[in-house]
Amino acid sequence: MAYPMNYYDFTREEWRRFAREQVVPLTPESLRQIKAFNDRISMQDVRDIYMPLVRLIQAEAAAYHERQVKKSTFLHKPIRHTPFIIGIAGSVAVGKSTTARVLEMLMTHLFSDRHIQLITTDGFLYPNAELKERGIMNRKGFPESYDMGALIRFLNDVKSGKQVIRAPKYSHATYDILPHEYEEITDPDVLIVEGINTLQLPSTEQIYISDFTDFSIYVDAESNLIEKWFLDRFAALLDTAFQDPTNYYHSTALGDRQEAMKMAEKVWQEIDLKNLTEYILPTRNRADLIIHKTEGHLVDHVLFRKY
Ligand SMILES: Nc1ncnc2c1ncn2[C@@H]1O[C@H](COP(=O)(O)OP(=O)(O)O)[C@@H](O)[C@H]1O
Ligand SMILES: CC(C)(COP(=O)(O)O)[C@@H](O)C(=O)NCCC(=O)O
Repeated sequence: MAYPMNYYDFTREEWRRFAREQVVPLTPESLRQIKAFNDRISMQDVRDIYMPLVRLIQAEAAAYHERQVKKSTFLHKPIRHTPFIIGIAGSVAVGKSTTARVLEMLMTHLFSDRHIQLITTDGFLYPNAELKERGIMNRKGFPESYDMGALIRFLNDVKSGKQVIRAPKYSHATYDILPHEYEEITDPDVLIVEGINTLQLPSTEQIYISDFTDFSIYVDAESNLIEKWFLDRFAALLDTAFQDPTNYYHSTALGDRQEAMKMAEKVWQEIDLKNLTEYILPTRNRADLIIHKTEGHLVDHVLFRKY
């Protein structure tokens, strides 16, 4: 693990000392909600890693709002409410959505007077029909498979303070964009944007997604571990979600298990690992914070950008 010199590298032991509180101020109900969402999540990680992170985000958000007020005052413009946007990047299956949900839950609980929302960039993938027409169905997740212009316009609308903004929705069950279904973003105080591409420069635009994010996180791990998590998730889904007759992988779940796992390995090697190596990992050093995970998803290092 070689990170550039402009990061503080904290071990888990060092990072946990930044926790403001000795006991996580969560109700049994909130803890139950986190466990219900992912029962393998380590509560020790919530305490040691995510709580200090939420406090850091709180400080960053306060500094952001202060800067916005100063800017408006200088420009003699009215002070507008603009959401603080957090970007979460990293490989497929590294645990981005889990990290995003934990942060969303913790912030919703701790800042009960604030409106926290979460969105994934999957919704901005082109529908399968469009990917097929462009001959890039096997490039799902690669830069050219996203409507980056639409994603940038969406983020611009969020920052402009529009009251209700619709974003398209992706389904991992149908493996496609859901026609006529949308996520509604309703003037949040904090918007978490999670997706493999949140630190990328869109090939079709002159502006980064990260130009709209105020704090960016990259979830990192060795690729052989991520492969294991990808295959474990796939194996678990064969017994659960894929059993649904409407699921994209239903016929795979009914067939031979070894064949199914061979196919998943091929998807990992030829699509998701390739994407990680060529397009996702090169964006890691743009993140404000890097969460490094080891065996069992346990966080062993947190890197925080110095400048
Ligand atoms: N902190 C964690 N503890 C235990 N399991 C986790 C953790 N984070 C992710 N996972 C598991 O790893 C797999 C990938 O996580 P997920 O959040 O779906 O990744 P991504 O959104 O990056 O594709 C899932 O099976 C998830 O349950
Ligand atoms: C939709 C995705 C590109 C996005 O991944 P995520 O942000 O959910 O980690 C990915 O889940 C995907 O479908 N990749 C294509 C190859 C595969 O089926 O894994």
